[in-house]
Amino acid sequence: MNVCLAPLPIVFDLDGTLIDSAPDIHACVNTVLGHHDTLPLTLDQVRSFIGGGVEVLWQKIIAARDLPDDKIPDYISAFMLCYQDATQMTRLFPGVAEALNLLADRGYPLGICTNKPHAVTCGILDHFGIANLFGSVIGGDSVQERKPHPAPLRAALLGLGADPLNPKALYVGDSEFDAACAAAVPVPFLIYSQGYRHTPLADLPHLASFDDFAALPGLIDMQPAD
Ligand SMILES: O=C(O)COP(=O)(O)O
Ligand SMILES: [Mg+2]
Repeated sequence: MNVCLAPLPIVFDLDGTLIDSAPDIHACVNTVLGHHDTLPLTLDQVRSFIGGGVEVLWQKIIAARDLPDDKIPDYISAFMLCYQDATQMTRLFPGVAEALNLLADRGYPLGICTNKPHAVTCGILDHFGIANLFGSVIGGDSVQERKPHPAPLRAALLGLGADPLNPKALYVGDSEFDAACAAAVPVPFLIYSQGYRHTPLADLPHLASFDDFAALPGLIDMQPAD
């Protein structure tokens, strides 16, 4: 008798995992700060503020620059105007397109769970010609909560046909937000070590880490199927 094992759904984070978006985010942050006569931030500073979504990004910016927090909605609107199609400096990390295509060819259902707003996320996936690989795309404004809350990852898993309360799946991300979100669902977490995390790898719960997307399909194939 043949037992058919379905490949596990795999959900990916976006910023710091599939794409290096920090240069475009940095440029738009400094455009907005310049309009408010505020000194620019460095690329390293802005990179270290990415992962929690746009509101968290601007909370960290106003804390770093001692700006009035009642202006956050204005800063965010100006930022989103600049960032809505800002892909000029954004790149896929090396090997991402090849790894995603390989996994899709092997039948893995693929999804995205990012704290980046949904419309911008879809624009970026289109820009890189990878939107068609994902059966489910959840952004920071798709459900009420954001990572590290488990709800957005559960929504992404539901979109791939997994049971959101008892999922047999994997989450692939780069940050503290992703590790905590995966643990809250819970699903095993694979961490890309070249992203925007600040915490040492050993201090974040994860099943395995990888520093090169060429290694990811092999790592995933090692996991027991559903
Ligand atoms: O902070 C953001 O805008 C989104 O970051 P994420 O794709 O790593 O969730
Ligand atoms: Mg990330």
